[in-house]
Amino acid sequence: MADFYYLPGSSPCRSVIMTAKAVGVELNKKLLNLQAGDQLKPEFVKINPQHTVPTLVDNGFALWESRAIQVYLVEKYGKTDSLYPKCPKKRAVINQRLYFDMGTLYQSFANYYYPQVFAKAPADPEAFKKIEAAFEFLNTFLEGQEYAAGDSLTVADIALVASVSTFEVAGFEISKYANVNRWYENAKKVTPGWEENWAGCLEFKKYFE
Ligand SMILES: N[C@@H](CCC(=O)N[C@@H](CS)C(=O)NCC(=O)O)C(=O)O
Repeated sequence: MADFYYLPGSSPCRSVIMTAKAVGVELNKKLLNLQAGDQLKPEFVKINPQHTVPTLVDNGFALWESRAIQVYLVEKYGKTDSLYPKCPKKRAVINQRLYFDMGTLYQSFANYYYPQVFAKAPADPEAFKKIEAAFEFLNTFLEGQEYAAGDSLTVADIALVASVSTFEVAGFEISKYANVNRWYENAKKVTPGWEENWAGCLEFKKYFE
């Protein structure tokens, strides 16, 4: 069983947990207390010099970056390729959504909310506009679409559902974006591991109370 270093509230950790559930892989979960600096301990830095969670160690093979872990789990353990199809065009769209999720959508969350939550800084209205722009883009991608990339559930939906649910607990109004809202309501029902994701979201919500 692969070791999985994680924190339940962490959005990228939750996306790996949901992917593992979808693939049917059991993870040997090892909780890291980031506030206590567990990730900076020499034994963890030896595994992941970037000292981030999620980190997977599969039979001695260490991997971090949540979206890379998602893809690895499907490619190594998936009984089918439906979560990350081999068709180059389908896969390209999934990759686009994954990079959008990391570089634009979740980045907009980090830029706006992290300084407020972790440094007690005032809200930056310019950073908020970037969140709105990212949600507009996602809303456009989802026009007439039940899923984020193609016509069935993929790792792109799972990564995006982890991010969007994090926005929800931060108090961002998702319902203003009709396509995102519709996709999200469906994703809650069809994404394996949604309940565990939501439990982690509620842990993260404590930072906003
Ligand atoms: N892009 C990375 C982000 C990972 C990340 O920044 N994780 C945070 C927790 S959500 C972390 O480990 N922070 C501790 C540190 O950087 O020392 C991913 O998707 O895995």
